[in-house]
Amino acid sequence: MSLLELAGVHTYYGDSHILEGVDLAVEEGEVVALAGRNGVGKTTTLRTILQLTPPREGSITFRDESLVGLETHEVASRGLGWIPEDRRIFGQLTVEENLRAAIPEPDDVRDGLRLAFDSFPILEERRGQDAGTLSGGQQQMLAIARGLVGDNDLLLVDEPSEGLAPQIVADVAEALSKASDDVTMLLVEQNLPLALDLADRFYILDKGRVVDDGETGNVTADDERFRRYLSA
Ligand SMILES: Nc1ncnc2c1ncn2[C@@H]1O[C@H](COP(=O)(O)OP(=O)(O)OP(=O)(O)O)[C@@H](O)[C@H]1O
Repeated sequence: MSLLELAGVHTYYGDSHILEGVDLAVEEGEVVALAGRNGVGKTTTLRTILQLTPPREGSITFRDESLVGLETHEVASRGLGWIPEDRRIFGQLTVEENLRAAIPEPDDVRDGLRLAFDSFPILEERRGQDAGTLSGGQQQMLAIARGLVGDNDLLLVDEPSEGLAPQIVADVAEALSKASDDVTMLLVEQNLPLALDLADRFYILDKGRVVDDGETGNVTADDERFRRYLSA
């Protein structure tokens, strides 16, 4: 049994048919990268799993139970966390308040903060600072830390390196790599070397379908398999 399984998933925005039969699976403990050009449906796949944009056809199971038709908060309560592209941290709250708000059980606050601060020492240094005043990279670390302390079994991570300077991307990659010791991840990432470095397996999405997949151990970013679907 896979932790997460999508089979024949079709998703629409109005009349626009975006996912045209997506099949993919994520096993417990893995990092799985979802690659593909702009606009092929990667974010839509994450939104569909979360039931933000429910599928019109197909099945989505998490621990063998269907997610289709649930409210998004019900999906979340089953242990799926989301780190969206725009990060959605609370800019007017402090770093610590952002973390506290992500920890579901009051009894777990102390351990949750410890985990976050051990993983990302910069967040401990900035714990009393308003999150909106952090740098882009620090905000991304806070978003990842929120996912980590949220008692999630699977994190859906959307474009974590987007808009960050190369040095900061390296820090965020390290943060994700650390986080992946504790949680399974489905990772949408345009930076293919980074995605391949972090992930155990990959899927390539093109025009709403999975067109290739494999293990990351025996491929590189300039592989013909990627150039075919990812170059402009
Ligand atoms: N809310 C929406 N309403 C209508 N169409 C949408 C909506 N959101 C996305 N789309 C369209 O759906 C398609 C897939 O978008 P999606 O964001 O899933 O792509 P993506 O692979 O994540 O690419 P990107 O890296 O650009 O985000 C695109 O053609 C996009 O224009």
